[in-house]
Amino acid sequence: MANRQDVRAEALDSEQRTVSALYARLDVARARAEAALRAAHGSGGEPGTRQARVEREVTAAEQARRLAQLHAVERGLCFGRIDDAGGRTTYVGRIGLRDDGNESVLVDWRAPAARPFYVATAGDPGGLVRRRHLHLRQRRVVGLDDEVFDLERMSESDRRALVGEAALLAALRRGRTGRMGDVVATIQTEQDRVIRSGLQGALVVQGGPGTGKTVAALHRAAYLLYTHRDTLERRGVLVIGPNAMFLRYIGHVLPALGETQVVMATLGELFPGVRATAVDEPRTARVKGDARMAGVVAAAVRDRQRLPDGDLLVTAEGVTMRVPQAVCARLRERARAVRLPHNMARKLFVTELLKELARAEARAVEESLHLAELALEDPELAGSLDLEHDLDEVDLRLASRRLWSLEPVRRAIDALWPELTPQRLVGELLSSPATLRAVVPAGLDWAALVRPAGEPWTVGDVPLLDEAAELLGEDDSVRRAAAREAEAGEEELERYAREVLVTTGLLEEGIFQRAEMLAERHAGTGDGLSTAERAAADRTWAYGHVIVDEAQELSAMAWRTVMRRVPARSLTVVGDIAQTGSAAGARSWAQVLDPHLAGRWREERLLVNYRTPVEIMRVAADVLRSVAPDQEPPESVREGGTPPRAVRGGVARLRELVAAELDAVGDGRVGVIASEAWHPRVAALFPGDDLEAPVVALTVTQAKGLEFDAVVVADPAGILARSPMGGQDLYVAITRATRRLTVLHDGDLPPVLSGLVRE
Ligand SMILES: Nc1ncnc2c1ncn2[C@@H]1O[C@H](COP(=O)(O)OP(=O)(O)OP(=O)(O)O)[C@@H](O)[C@H]1O
Repeated sequence: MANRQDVRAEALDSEQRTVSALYARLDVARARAEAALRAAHGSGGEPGTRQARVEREVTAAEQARRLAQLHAVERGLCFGRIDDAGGRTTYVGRIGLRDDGNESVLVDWRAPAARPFYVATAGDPGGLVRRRHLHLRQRRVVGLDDEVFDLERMSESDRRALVGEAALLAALRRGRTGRMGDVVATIQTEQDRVIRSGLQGALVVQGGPGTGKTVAALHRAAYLLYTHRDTLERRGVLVIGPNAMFLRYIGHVLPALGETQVVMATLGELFPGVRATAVDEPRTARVKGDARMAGVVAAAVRDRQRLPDGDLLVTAEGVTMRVPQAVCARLRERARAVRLPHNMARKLFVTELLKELARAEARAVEESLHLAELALEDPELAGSLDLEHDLDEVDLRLASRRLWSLEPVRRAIDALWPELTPQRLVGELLSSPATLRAVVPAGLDWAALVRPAGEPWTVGDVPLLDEAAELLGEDDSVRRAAAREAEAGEEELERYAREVLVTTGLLEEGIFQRAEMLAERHAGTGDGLSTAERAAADRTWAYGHVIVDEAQELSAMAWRTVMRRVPARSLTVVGDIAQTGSAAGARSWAQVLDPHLAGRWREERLLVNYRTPVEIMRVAADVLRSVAPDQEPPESVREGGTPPRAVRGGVARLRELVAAELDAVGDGRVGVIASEAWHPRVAALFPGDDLEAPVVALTVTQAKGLEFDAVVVADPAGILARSPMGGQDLYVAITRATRRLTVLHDGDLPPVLSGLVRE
């Protein structure tokens, strides 16, 4: 009888044969896509018709996309196998592949057929007898893990071939790389529920640190794109993260899952043309994020629709025109009554005011002629002039046009109802204490908003700009004309798309079921932009789905901005109320979501911590109790072994501490998380913001959502003292480590950290 070693080798060999065959299929698919791409490019030099050109462009863009996808799935192409009670075996991988006979040989992890791989448990195996995890290094199978659900129904040879080590723990033991990896091979059942939850409505994923909220949300994006490709390819998916470093950290998860078409942005980038990174002081952030600021921006817009101090007097070309103040007031009311955005209502105001000015001009001319007549005593002219009332519509229009070209007239109109950009409105509002005092309601600290003109935009300004853009409106006539033209070309494009599908084999490979989808994706792409790029550049783009990570940090105003991006209200909201660090952030999900989604959001909780070892989590639990006594800390699956410690000293001790941590983690990463007060000195010791470097120095705000093998928290008292949310910040800082935690303090150790071992 063969010994266990032989059995294991046999099982590995057999899986190796399957995996090699799968990679061979992948190579074939790549070669096909490459050939099609070359063919499309190769014919680019021919003169050809516009139709031929469009066809080539569409083919080339699709094949390039397909090729990028096929290259992105190289690592760990196949990672699972399930055997059911009926004797069927299914291999699960990053994408689906078919053999020459069009039989499925690898099932995409998002397909319904792959579901049992994720949801089978010993208690509820769902028809499976075994689940096997395959570990690959490059294209070689280097390990197998089996979970058996029904030993009785397994064949004798399969029984003997059982091999195992908990796949999840193996995945967790790997050192950090500075980038988030996908966990497609080890998704846990509770996470699977989050990932495969329906597209409709809003799903809140609440969970403590390290419970896999981010990773589940990203897999959900990939799953939704796969399952609802029709809707989501066209409208796009937006992922909002807390800062650029975090987006870099998670940036390669989706491509590795085969998705390259997702827009990633920070809150500071949601307003096209602005890239805000600066953060306001807590006092300012609280006011700016208050929902009442929507009313403040509206009041600021109304404040720019002004009346002259007395009658309006405009002198141009030697004539002084007078429009009574009451008439100006009537015109303003009329323009406001149409309820159009400010810049559109302005058109009406300008037209009406120009007519009034034309009449005023006629009156002024008449008046001067009358004076002249008196001077000349010319009886011929007496009583025969009534220029104002002689003006008909045509005269008025002509006179208006002439007046509009005169600089003093324009200036006078602009002073009453200027054309405004959001940047100008908000910039001028925040640098004008007098206006702020007038438009900010009692109870909101207007003085906290004042700042010098020309300061860079902060993340908290972005929702104000967005609000202003809504109220001001843009002149979109050019865009509408372009859209009409694009529509005319769509039918034509659809016909080519159908031909492209047939000639390139994209239809066969199941990438597109319908030609309209391909056509839609490329409609209006004369500018060479993908859906994702067009969406990112267009403030009014309506996304098909929006994922908000670290969502507890968003203010009420920021939520208004987010909701405008997704009129269908299909959202995944990911966060932890106990980690709220922003003064304007959420205290509960109901508080921030009910105003937009009352009765239309559901909550899933993740309770298992895959990051922080038990020993560290025990200390974190003390901190959590002090800031959120009603919240349960998540349960850790890791056991670190090294007890977290406290070391006394100042910045000067850091070099030595970090060197020791680097030694301890080998190839792993060390994060130094310092208070705002210490951070400049710490960053000078460890410069750069590359998360893939062995050491990186961060503030707590920057460290949100990240993780390191070893973490040194510097100046815990300073972190606690920063703001009312200091306790939450400390909780975030000490839950970033996967293995080791050191706390460096120069004064007394804060009592909440008394669980640390002192050195
Ligand atoms: N099913 C899983 N298999 C393997 N690793 C997992 C799994 N789920 C989570 N992890 C790992 O646990 C770590 C924490 O995950 P993630 O960053 O998504 O947590 P989080 O809930 O967003 O944390 P935080 O709230 O602290 O930002 C990551 O390294 C992730 O890869």
